[in-house]
Amino acid sequence: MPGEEVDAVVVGMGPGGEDVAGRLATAGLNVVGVDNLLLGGECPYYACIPTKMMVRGAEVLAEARRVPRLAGDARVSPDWTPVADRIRDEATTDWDDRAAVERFEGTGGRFVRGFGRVTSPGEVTVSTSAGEHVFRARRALVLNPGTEPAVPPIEGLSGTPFWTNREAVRTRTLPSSLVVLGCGPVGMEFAQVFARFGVATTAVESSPRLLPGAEPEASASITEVFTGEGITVRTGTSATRVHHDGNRFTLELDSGETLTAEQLLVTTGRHADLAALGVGNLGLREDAETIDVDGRMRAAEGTWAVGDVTGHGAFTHTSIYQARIAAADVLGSGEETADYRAEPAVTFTDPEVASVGMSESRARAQGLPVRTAVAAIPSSPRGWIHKAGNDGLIKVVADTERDIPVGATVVAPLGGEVLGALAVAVHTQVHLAQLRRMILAYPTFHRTIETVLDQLAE
Ligand SMILES: Cc1cc2nc3c(=O)[nH]c(=O)nc-3n(C[C@H](O)[C@H](O)[C@H](O)COP(=O)(O)OP(=O)(O)OC[C@H]3O[C@@H](n4cnc5c(N)ncnc54)[C@H](O)[C@@H]3O)c2cc1C
Ligand SMILES: NC(=O)c1ccc[n+]([C@@H]2O[C@H](COP(=O)([O-])OP(=O)(O)OC[C@H]3O[C@@H](n4cnc5c(N)ncnc54)[C@H](O)[C@@H]3O)[C@@H](O)[C@H]2O)c1
Repeated sequence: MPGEEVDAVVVGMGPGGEDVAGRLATAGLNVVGVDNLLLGGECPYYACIPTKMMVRGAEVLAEARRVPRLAGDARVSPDWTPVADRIRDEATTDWDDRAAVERFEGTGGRFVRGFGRVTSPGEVTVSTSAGEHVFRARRALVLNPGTEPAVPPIEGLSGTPFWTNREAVRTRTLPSSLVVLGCGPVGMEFAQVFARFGVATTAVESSPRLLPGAEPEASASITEVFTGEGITVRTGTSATRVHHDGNRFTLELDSGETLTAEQLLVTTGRHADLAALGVGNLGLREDAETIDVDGRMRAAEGTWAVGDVTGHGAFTHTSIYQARIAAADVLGSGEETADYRAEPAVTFTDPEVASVGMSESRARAQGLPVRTAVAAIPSSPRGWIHKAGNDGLIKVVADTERDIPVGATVVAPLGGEVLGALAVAVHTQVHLAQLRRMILAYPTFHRTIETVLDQLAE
């Protein structure tokens, strides 16, 4: 098929793809950005931004409910409409990406809406509503396909009107009851939001604890908050069968319990379809879950990959970080290679569960000489003053030989902000002795870091 030669083709315009494409176009390259859905990807339309608007709504409800313990009386009547309106009008412009397309075109790039398939090295065949179009990339093919919700093979599930994150973000009405299946970051954020808006919520997680990727202390702390807020928690179990009778879902759990709810939200992880993307035509494995990249995001000759598909943590900040490195490599203008030692992660529950660097178990598995310390937020001066909603802790994982922090977890109000100080410390490998000499403002949440550092020195 005759094709069109361009400098670069970016397949998938999630946060990373959009960033690379914009950088290359700004540098004067002839760039085609391809996305079958919306320019911007999952984050602005179905993930980070709309879910954080939900979280914000839920958070003000929770604060208002704390008024009787601290400041008088308040009656709280949750209403989903302002949240749904904000998501439709402010976050997603009714799931319309015109502004993003104009922004990209403003850099000199060209956007093609369609599904891109790699048909040979450097060549992408795009299926659009107007037919197929072939592009050949002279300098760079960049892959940023992101991920789709993964749906587990549970008997009866497929064909039922269950939600994934996409339906949950688009909903304008709330069910009276909800089962959240899968309690990683996505499930946790949704479960607490919907529960705080009055939905009778059950959180089901197959691992022995909620948020299994977090430190065990963090899981324990957030589980206590969830149960305290009336969320029913079931861990170490999953559904063996799902049934929908036209009105309600019934889930049979392998523990023998049966759950019923008006809605089911499946948040059991994500999946990338590399066969559909055609990466076999680059000599890459199509049955893999991720595309292996080197420190400059090179995946194959003339091909770079960025974002969730690289398997280096599924976060918008990582996708954009990788995009900067990939673009510099394509342009031959950068020496930077990716360094994930201080990659941060924040799950926006209340309290937020934030982490950076290595968990204790990972540091031990790597054979590091490890020492850890944990301090509780409620017994810190700020936590004690804060009172209602003061749950949480700070944990630091130290490499005793190098005397540096290699990982940290913060569970606290605005824990993601508190994490900042520890993220800098892990990133710069500052000595613990040096950190102990810092003056930390009194009475802040981050001052609890001092208590942890003192314990590490004992
Ligand atoms: C509910 C939820 C909440 C989240 N909250 C946060 C958060 O608070 N903070 C955070 O950092 N991360 C969060 N994440 C993760 C975040 O959304 C992703 O890490 C982020 O979107 C980066 O993904 P990406 O760049 O790999 O591409 P994506 O955003 O996944 O976009 C990829 C794009 O490529 C398109 N595409 C795929 N294949 C093709 C093809 N063959 N041809 C054409 N187009 C294609 C897709 O349609 C999509 O538009 C959240 C995720 C979810 C699900
Ligand atoms: N705030 C953020 O930065 C943020 C928010 C959401 C998601 N993300 C990222 O997006 C990615 C996807 O998150 P996610 O939560 O969808 O996936 P995940 O893989 O992190 O969590 C899925 C959870 O579902 C459980 N599970 C799997 N199958 C199950 C089953 N059949 N029954 C019950 N439980 C089951 C798993 O044990 C796991 O805990 C993650 O890498 C996450 O870090 C980031």
